[in-house]
Amino acid sequence: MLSRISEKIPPSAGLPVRVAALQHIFPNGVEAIRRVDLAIAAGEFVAILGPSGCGKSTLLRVIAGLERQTGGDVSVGSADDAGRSDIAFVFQDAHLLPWRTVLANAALPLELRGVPVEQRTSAAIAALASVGLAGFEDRYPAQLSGGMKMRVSIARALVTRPRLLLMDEPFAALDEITRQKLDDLLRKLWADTGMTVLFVTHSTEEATYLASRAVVMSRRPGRIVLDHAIDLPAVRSADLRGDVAFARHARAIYSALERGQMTEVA
Ligand SMILES: Nc1ncnc2c1ncn2[C@@H]1O[C@H](COP(=O)(O)OP(=O)(O)OP(=O)(O)O)[C@@H](O)[C@H]1O
Repeated sequence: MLSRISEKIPPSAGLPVRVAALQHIFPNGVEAIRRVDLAIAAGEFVAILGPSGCGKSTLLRVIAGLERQTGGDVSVGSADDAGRSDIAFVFQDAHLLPWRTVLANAALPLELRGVPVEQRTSAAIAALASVGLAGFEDRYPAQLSGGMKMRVSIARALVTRPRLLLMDEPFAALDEITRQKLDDLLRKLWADTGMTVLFVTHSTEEATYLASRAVVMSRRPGRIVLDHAIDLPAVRSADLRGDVAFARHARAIYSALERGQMTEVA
């Protein structure tokens, strides 16, 4: 039965994201974000970088609708689009439920939406196959490596066929080889689905390898100090990391990070 299931999940058109004059001040007075403008086209892969505490997670949370901004506007999709239910979030910690199998973890978002068991099971099997976990459906999280747990977390995000995928330092805790494998997987999933991806990372290399555009924020309150197109070939492989053009993009991002660290709060 498993062999008949496609390793590709069906395409989903990406959602555009528009952020205008965004400001966010927490109730305790911490100003996390100040006047951020960002227009992201449908299907873009955007890396977001910046010093610790500059407001990257807050920006993602506001875009996801998990946090209500104190100023400015945020819109996801056009007026005709379904909107927030098409958004999925992946965090650094895979957050799997230890008492559930891999399959039951991956199917959870559909279960919560009341999707019938047969339908959610086949969707979860396909999502797991798309992240290279066919055959691991009956395992439990404790039986998996860190990289495999992250694959389950990505499958659980993909099972709803999101049109916007928000990722907050998802691979930061993994070893370098696992991380690079997951980078390649993510590029493939992005190419296969057409979804929009916003990916927070501290790694200039990872941002350069993954994204079509890098946005660098200053230290808190976060503002954008660089919005940089990464015009590297669409098909990326490990060799690219040694390329001169790759180093040039990574250097531009690194310089902006340095500038952002030094930026004084006006
Ligand atoms: N609920 C909250 N209440 C008050 N302050 C908060 C809250 N959440 C975050 N902050 C503060 O807002 C600022 C931005 O936090 P945020 O988590 O968005 O930064 P970040 O850029 O994602 O950091 P890191 O790279 O360390 O993950 C930080 O100074 C943080 O301490």
